[in-house]
Amino acid sequence: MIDDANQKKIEQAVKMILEAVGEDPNREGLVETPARVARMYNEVFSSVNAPAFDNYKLFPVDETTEMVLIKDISFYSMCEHHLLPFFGTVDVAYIPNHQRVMGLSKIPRLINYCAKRPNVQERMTVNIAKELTRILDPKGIAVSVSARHMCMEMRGVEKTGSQTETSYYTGVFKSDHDLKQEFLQRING
Ligand SMILES: Nc1nc2c(ncn2[C@@H]2O[C@H](COP(=O)(O)OP(=O)(O)OP(=O)(O)O)[C@@H](O)[C@H]2O)c(=O)[nH]1
Ligand SMILES: [Zn+2]
Repeated sequence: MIDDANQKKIEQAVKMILEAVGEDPNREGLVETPARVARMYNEVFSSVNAPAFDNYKLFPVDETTEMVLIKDISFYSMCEHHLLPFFGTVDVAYIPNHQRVMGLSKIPRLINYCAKRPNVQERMTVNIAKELTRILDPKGIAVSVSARHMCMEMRGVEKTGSQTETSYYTGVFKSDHDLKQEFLQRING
């Protein structure tokens, strides 16, 4: 949550950027832009300095419960090098422990939490696994992220449609090759 004083700071900064690129921040179409951008940053950076993610519920399950896999969870984040969006999908799997699982909708919520800050894709990928470890202490986690980076598409190297893939494995997904293969087959097939 960005407080009022810092919202004002963003507004001033955006006004200065507009002036510096040669625009007139007072022309009709731009007058409200600094305040709008400040509100937008409040949304897209809402996890900066936020308290630890706690919006979840855990439910009991049988000891025999195997892989829980959620595929194609969309996310939007901001690359910390250019402050341009990168976005795509996350596939997450875990092997429950302590006979408990997490409410399903809370996993996309956790991913939103990890996404809404200046990021690099690799760190976001690891953070998703770290948060799940803290909450569930599962026997293993697999996270796979596929994303398009606007800083590589609309500027710079200009490679439209290129996908960046990152992954991170813990516990049994690291030690059990067959389990990792099953995860990869299920997300790719
Ligand atoms: N590893 C990683 N790199 C990223 C990510 N997002 C952006 N980058 C890269 O960060 C790098 C920043 O490099 P610089 O040379 O400082 O910036 P630049 O001059 O704008 O580089 P170009 O994008 O090549 O024009 C670029 O190579 C980007 O592609 C990310 O999530 N992970
Ligand atoms: Zn970038």
